[in-house]
Amino acid sequence: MQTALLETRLGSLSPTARGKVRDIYSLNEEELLFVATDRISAFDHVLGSGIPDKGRILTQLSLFWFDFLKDTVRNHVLTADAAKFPSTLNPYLDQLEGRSMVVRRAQMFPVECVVRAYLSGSGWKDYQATGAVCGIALPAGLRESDRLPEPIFTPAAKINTGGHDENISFEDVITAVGADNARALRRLTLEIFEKASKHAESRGLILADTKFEFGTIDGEIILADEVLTPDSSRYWPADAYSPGGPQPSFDKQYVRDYLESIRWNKQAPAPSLPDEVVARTREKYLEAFRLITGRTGL
Ligand SMILES: C[C@H](c1ccccc1)n1cc(-c2ncnc(N)c2C#N)cn1
Repeated sequence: MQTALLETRLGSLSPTARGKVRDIYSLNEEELLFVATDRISAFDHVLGSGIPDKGRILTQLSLFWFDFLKDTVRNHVLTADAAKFPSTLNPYLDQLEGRSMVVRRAQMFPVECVVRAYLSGSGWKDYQATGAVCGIALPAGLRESDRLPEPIFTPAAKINTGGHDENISFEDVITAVGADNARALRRLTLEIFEKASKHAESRGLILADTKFEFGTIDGEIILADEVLTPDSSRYWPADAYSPGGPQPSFDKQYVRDYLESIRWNKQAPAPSLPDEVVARTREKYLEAFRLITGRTGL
């Protein structure tokens, strides 16, 4: 079993921001190092085992989507070619190759730009409670995982405690970033989603929802963070779609099934995963990469 990279050790460089599965390091005034680890989270917990190559696969997926969307929105990537990284990183290239990118430092908007074409997750919970999501009223009688009449912009506020982000209204976005930026973020989010979901559909995948992070560089709105990865999106196999309940996760179903099979108490430390679950999950990430990009190798 290959080894998974759970932490990067970059000498005196310490993360300026840490997510569950990705870390950011400040290189200088203008540049950040964005690293995708092999960590995997499920039920909002980072598990004891990593998935070998997960970070590389998801980084290559983000790079595919940044290129796919380059005529729609600029992005923050400067280079993902480790040979072009600052020489100070030379001692660590073995840890960074393929799973990291040097990005432009942007002024990030404090809004998670979520778009949903299907009713799932927190959107389903909010709909059950109020008949709406982020203040957008939906038709009565919808079932879990039903397709919505049209994709909807359902922003969330970032909760830094690492817990769930909180769904907010479009008016809240206006308050946070101003009306012009709010309208631009909504328009870009829906436009990008339309293109990406059509591509996913052509590859046999339903893109049920996804989350974008935007910022500004020199006053222009750019697409940042990871993009349309299985960590930031719900991808469902189209041929298994069956509304009326939760859909199998394209990438994490083996992990979820295992955690439920051991009746893991989510207050307890996150367990490690059996080699078989790790191997099968790695294969699912590779399958997502192959389906979405049409490429066979990383
Ligand atoms: C939420 C997200 C995050 C990612 C990875 C780990 C923890 C948090 N994040 C993105 C930035 C960020 N800041 C300035 N310029 C940028 N180009 C980016 C990006 N991407 C800061 N945080």
